[in-house]
Amino acid sequence: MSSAIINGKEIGQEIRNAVAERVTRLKERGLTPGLAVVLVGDNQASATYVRNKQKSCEAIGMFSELIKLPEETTQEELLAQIELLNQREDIHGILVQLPLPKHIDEDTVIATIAVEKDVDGFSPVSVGKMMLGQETFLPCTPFGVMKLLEYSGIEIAGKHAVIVGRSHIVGKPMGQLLLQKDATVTYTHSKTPDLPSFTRQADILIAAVGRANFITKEHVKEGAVVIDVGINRDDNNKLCGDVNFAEVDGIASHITPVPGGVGPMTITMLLFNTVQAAENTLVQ
Ligand SMILES: Nc1nc(=O)c2c([nH]1)NC[C@@H]1CN(c3ccc(C(=O)N[C@@H](CCC(=O)O)C(=O)O)cc3)C=[N+]21
Repeated sequence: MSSAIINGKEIGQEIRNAVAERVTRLKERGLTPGLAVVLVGDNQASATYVRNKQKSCEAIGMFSELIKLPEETTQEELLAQIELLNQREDIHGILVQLPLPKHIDEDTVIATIAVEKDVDGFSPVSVGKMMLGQETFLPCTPFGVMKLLEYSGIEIAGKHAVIVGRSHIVGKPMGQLLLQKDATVTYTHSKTPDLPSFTRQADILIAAVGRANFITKEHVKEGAVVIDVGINRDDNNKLCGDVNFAEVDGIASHITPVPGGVGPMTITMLLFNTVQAAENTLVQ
């Protein structure tokens, strides 16, 4: 009996349709939501993701502008660009594509984005508010995972959620969002001894490690929900997740595929946050 597939493309499209409705309403009131994407340098993967984000914006009637800067852009030049975007009335969301070149400090850059335009939800104020359960932009990937669980009718309250990986933008906020839905949360990472003894306790297992096929059958309890956040390339340069899908299929009750799982949800929730940022400018 194979695992039920949690289809991020389908669920993502359903949410994008609802966001498109909100864009139409705003345009009737003379407001077109605008997203600025800042890309520094010529990292190929980033260029693909950025193109994807722009296409998705335009597909639902939003305005998106790409600010492409050369690799050797100084930190001061980038900060000045962000300050300009902070002031622009036609820009409601600002995303600075990560990673940035090594000579630029990411924390300083992220903290410079106006909190009301921080649609990535990465800035200290957004993260602080998220920790306190206050109204803020939630980071798109963990937010997208929560929507996948919600739309799939997966019970969270009282369940044991185990997160593998503790990055600022996925692992750490992921645990907070699950905690806020009354899960019991265990964080695991590269220093966790005997990892399978923890992951096998998971009713909901979140793989956010960044290593291809890292999660195998001995990591997964029969009937667990497995969410694969990984975006890796295997030996034939094919996109794959952190989970060895073939091994886990049939053990997990539900599983998200890569591609077609969490990835499309990341973009979907970016659109969701951007339309929210535009609506917020109307409520005064
Ligand atoms: N400031 C910032 N915000 C981000 O949200 C951000 C970032 N920087 N840097 C890079 C990561 C990566 N990321 C992805 C978004 C969509 C897919 C996605 O749509 N993946 C498709 C496949 C796409 C393909 O075919 O390559 C899928 O999984 O089905 C993947 C990865 C956002 N990121």
